[in-house]
Amino acid sequence: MNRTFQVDLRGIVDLLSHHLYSSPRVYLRELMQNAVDATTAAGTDGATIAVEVDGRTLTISDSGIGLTEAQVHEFLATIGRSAKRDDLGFARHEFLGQFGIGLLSAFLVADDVRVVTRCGDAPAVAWVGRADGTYTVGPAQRASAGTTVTLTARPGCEQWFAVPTVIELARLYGGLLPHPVTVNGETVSGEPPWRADGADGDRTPGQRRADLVGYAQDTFGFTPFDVVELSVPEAGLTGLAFVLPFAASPAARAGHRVYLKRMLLSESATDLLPDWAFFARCVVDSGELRPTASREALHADSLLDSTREALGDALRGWLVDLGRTDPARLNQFLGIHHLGVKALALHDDEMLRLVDQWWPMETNVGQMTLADFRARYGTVRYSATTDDFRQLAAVAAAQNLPLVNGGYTYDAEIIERLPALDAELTVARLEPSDLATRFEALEPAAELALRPFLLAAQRGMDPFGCDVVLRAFEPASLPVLFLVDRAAAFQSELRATRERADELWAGVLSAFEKPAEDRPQLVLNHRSPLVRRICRLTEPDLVRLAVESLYGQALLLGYHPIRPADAALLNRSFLGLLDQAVPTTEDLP
Ligand SMILES: Nc1ncnc2c1ncn2[C@@H]1O[C@H](COP(=O)(O)OP(=O)(O)OP(=O)(O)O)[C@@H](O)[C@H]1O
Repeated sequence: MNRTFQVDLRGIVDLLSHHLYSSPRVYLRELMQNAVDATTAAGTDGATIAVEVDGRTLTISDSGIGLTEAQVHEFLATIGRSAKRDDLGFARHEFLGQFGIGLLSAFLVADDVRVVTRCGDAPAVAWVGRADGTYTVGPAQRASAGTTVTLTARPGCEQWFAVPTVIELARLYGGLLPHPVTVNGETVSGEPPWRADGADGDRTPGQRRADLVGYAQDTFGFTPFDVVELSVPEAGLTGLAFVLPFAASPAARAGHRVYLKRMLLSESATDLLPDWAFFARCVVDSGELRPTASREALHADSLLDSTREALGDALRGWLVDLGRTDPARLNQFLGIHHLGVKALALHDDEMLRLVDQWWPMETNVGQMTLADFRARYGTVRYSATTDDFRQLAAVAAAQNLPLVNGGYTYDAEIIERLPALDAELTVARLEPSDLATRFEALEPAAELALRPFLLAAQRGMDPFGCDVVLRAFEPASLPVLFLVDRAAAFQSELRATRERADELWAGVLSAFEKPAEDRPQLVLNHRSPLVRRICRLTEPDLVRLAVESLYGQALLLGYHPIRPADAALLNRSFLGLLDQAVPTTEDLP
């Protein structure tokens, strides 16, 4: 025997209010939506949808298609049944509604819903549905076709019937509806500010622009850096992207204002633009994108994917155009949003070109774009970190090695990706230890003569795990360099940790420590007059003091981490030097 499902309306309303809709306020949207659809169905464009509200009772009247008594039973009293689907059950294109549940949202704020409706010349019908799941139908009086829905606030829900609240909500949801909507006689609907047709007839481009900027100020609270007009025909989408005038975190996704068929869907839709386009906030209206059942978010489907891509293309095009037509302004834009653009350049050639041509990088020959750098020096030689750059900049410059600081966020990766623009183009990472290959060794005889000094110096440096070498390099004004390559840097960190760790961990850590070959190097510059004088010292204590001082100086100069032992050394050598410099009491006059 076939039986029919029973529906517990209270259970369903509870489901809607706690799990589907984010707030009871959506009841007004659903009522407006039904009135709009009925008006559309009747073809009575221009007929006003009138909301009357007094703080406790709300009525909404339309001159739309209305319902016959049979339809009242079929559509109003059947949950999940909608007149807005075609014979195959697909949502009909011209309507906002499709799910057949919207009217139930009235029960979020009222115990019963009263509908008086008339379809054409058929007799008017009064329907009263109650939250307990029962309804009554009876005859009614109504002068012309259309529908009036009346709700009375359930005790505790009066806030949703307050006149200012209803005006605000009607404006929020229905502000761009194609049919005129009034609340207590006040019109709340109007044309989207970006519509080019009709309304634009007597607007000059300047006025139009001022209107769009004004819209951003009113709705988003900022004066946009620029306004980009959006159009994606396949999604029936038009709208605007406002470029943020302030830096936004790539992680914090901006919310966009999305209208579907000119009814507000969301003030904070997050999946409209590609992630990289975090520098823009949009307001759009689409005739084709679909809502989720709550009507508070966009349904994720392939149309949304292709729309997102098309909107991304529009913003990318805007950027590229700006570079072509107004470089100064593009520089301003990059000043605000370089992080996002650089993040994008990591996987987008167009953006990579933009950064290459327009973003000034720090180099040891002054600020310049990568494109300029390449034009002047060919190979893009770069350091991977800012610390490396600080160590290398002066030495590299003295050796005619122009060098880019790749240490800022994304810069090294961007430089490494440059060959994607042009296979001929070469980039090379410079490590501090690479410099060693450019240092000249001393004549064997000279080296031999300095051996006793070097041995003494090495003994002094052994406790610090570093090798002392003597080389000749430019600039002569730089007496010493502390060179750590990547592996050696790791080792020295390990050592520093081990010094602080307790015995058990020290044992574990020392298993990682490799002997000698990767030790950092203290490179003394034999071209430095000071170093030459130091090399002539014979008194072991003085040699030690001089070498320790040079070591401390090199650590500070290269922004190397200072371990406790290093700090003690700095202190000791500073005092030692003072002690040497200041005459002893016997010598004082
Ligand atoms: N003002 C109205 N004028 C004429 N018919 C109406 C009106 N309001 C509701 N209806 C009828 O009641 C049906 C159910 O309305 P309901 O709001 O529950 O669902 P829907 O609008 O079809 O879809 P959705 O759940 O997406 O809003 C509608 O399909 C429509 O036939």
